[in-house]
Amino acid sequence: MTLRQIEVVAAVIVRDGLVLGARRSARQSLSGLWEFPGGKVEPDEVHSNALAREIREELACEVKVGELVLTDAHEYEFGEVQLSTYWCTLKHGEPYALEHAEVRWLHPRRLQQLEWAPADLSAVEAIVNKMP
Ligand SMILES: Nc1nc2c([nH]c(=O)n2[C@H]2C[C@H](O)[C@@H](COP(=O)(O)OP(=O)(O)OP(=O)(O)O)O2)c(=O)[nH]1
Repeated sequence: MTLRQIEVVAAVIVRDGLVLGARRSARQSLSGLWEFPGGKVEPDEVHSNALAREIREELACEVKVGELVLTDAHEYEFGEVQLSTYWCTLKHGEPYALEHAEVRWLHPRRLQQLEWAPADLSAVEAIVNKMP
């Protein structure tokens, strides 16, 4: 059986050398795991618009979407998530966890101490290697 393909975009928001991580809540799948905020791309939606929309919905703030960090795929039992992560900066507002259990500014050196959603591991490694 072919797995359902789920196209997801996520924001690596950087401010003052720190990266914003978000912990999934008990109401969400993969609950308790850390991720980069974002969500599913709607049909005919371009990644940058999908990501700005998701961040508005989840964190009540506005981001500027920059370059792609990377795209990776991971097979969960509910489908294959194709996760594209983008470097982002804040334009307006302060991130507030409307849907997540918690959001936290993290030093890149500390990222790998947390338990990330499996699809995020290659992005986390790339970020650790690219940030001072
Ligand atoms: N937003 C986001 N989702 C991620 C990441 N890594 C990862 O495996 N995912 C998965 C979790 C979800 O299955 C899917 C994103 O969908 P979503 O953010 O709309 O999830 P959701 O909680 O609203 O929906 P659901 O999966 O609980 O039905 O991708 C990540 O870094 N950011």
